[in-house]
Amino acid sequence: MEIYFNKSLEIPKSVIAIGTFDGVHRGHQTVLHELVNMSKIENVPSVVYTFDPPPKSYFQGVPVLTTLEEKISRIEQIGIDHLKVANFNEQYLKRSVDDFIEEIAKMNPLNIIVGNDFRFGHKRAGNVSLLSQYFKVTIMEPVCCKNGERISSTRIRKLIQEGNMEQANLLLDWRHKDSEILYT
Ligand SMILES: Cc1cc2nc3c(=O)[nH]c(=O)nc-3n(C[C@H](O)[C@H](O)[C@H](O)COP(=O)(O)O)c2cc1C
Ligand SMILES: Nc1ncnc2c1ncn2[C@@H]1O[C@H](COP(=O)(O)OP(=O)(O)OP(=O)(O)O)[C@@H](O)[C@H]1O
Repeated sequence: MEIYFNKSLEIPKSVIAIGTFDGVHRGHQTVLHELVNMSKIENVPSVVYTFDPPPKSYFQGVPVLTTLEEKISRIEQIGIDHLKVANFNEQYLKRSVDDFIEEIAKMNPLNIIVGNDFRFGHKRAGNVSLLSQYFKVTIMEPVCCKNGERISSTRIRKLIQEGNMEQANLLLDWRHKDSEILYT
């Protein structure tokens, strides 16, 4: 996997997933496997565009689930071709909507996977509807546990805060591939 720290990536075709991916939990893994599938079907490279530190850590100081190193390692194991890591700092967050769209356009994406609440650009000015005016955008179905709750980094952080490491690990840890069956 090629990693680009704060460098823009110019390629003739791609499929891209954009997001924080803190923890690379089961929901994220499903998204990333789908990205690899898309890339094989289209025969174009897969690109993950992520942020370090996670914007929620930058703004609200929430604890990080995985170090950048661990996040990179997990994303690489899924078989992603290119990883862009944007250093989320004061300078980056001031970038405009147009500036971000221009950067993405340099990768010529056939499809972009984002969350339905994805925001981009200074003061969160851009949303999925705006992004869809420029690119084909796909929103994945939520991956949930048996009890119907959507898996999220926020939820895993809460489980850890409550001292529920076992259940947090079930949602995070790759060694528990079928363990959602145990989660009630
Ligand atoms: C170019 C750019 C600028 C951003 N500027 C801001 C900002 O000014 N304020 C803010 O709260 N979030 C900002 N964000 C962060 C987004 O709101 C969001 O947290 C980020 O895109 C991660 O998406 P995710 O929640 O789907 O993982 C920016 C994101 C991008 C890509
Ligand atoms: N449970 C899930 N099912 C399907 N897609 C998911 C799931 N969780 C995250 N994603 C997707 O993964 C990408 C990155 O999401 P993001 O990093 O915001 O995850 P998150 O777990 O929702 O984070 P947070 O709880 O901090 O908001 C987005 O495309 C998002 O829609």
